[in-house]
Amino acid sequence: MLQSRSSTFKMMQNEVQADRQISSFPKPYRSDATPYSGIDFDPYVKESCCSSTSLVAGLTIAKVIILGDVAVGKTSLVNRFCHEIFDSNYKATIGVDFEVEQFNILKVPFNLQIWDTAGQERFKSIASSYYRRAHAVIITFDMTNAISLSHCYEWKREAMLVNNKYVHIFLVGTKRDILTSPKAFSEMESRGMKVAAELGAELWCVSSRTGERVTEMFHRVAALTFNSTFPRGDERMKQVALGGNLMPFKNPSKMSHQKCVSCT
Ligand SMILES: Nc1nc2c(ncn2[C@@H]2O[C@H](COP(=O)(O)OP(=O)(O)OP(=O)(O)O)[C@@H](O)[C@H]2O)c(=O)[nH]1
Repeated sequence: MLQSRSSTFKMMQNEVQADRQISSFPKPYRSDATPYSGIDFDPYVKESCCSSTSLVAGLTIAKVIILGDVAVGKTSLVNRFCHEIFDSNYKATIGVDFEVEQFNILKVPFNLQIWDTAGQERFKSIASSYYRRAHAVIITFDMTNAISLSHCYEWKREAMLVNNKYVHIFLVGTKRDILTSPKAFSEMESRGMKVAAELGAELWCVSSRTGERVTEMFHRVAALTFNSTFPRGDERMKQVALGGNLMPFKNPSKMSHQKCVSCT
């Protein structure tokens, strides 16, 4: 039997960490380094989520893929956000890993399925088979390694071979803690901004070692994908009629899947 939305939401909110509650639209890293100019959730989305009388039927899980050269810090980014840990030892990702992180956005449960792919060439064919049907693509580069930034065009090209133009693209510079000189940081940030503009991506500069800007970046990914995938009008009614994605969402609390090379 379908529970009332308010009691269902109370249950769900209890399960979601306090820092995964998003009640206002997260800001970009820099307003001049993003193609996503909206400053708030779509009015329809806000109204649907805040109405206490209507059922919310939305996409409850969005797929995010993280790409980039070997050892730029993809796994560290995921580990910092999902587990609040950082390991200075390098362990190569074999194929892909994934994590599922639960959010409440405008009090509606929403999940990010975050796919961490291998940067090593020998695992590329396995990893690339997981690129399809993404809602967001996070292309990473190491802020201390300009070559890794120049390779981001190729990472985007590969992601777009199997995704449509509506996917959100983020360009994320990692290891900002190593660039202790403000001049070196600002030079790399400017180069990142130029590449982000050419890729049609939103730029972030983060550190998994210190955690700087990591949570903010993933909140932005969650909010933008939630906002854009929320069904509107007829589409929403069609989902209700088909019984698809009706609340309550049945996903178990937190899941992870280590070093998987054989599932989709
Ligand atoms: N100082 C510093 N080191 C970092 C940061 N992020 C990652 N590293 C280090 O960079 C190395 C590579 O990090 P990983 O996260 O394993 O890189 P990856 O991109 O997942 O590597 P592959 O899976 O093989 O492609 C490790 O030694 C990390 O500790 C950071 O923000 N700051």
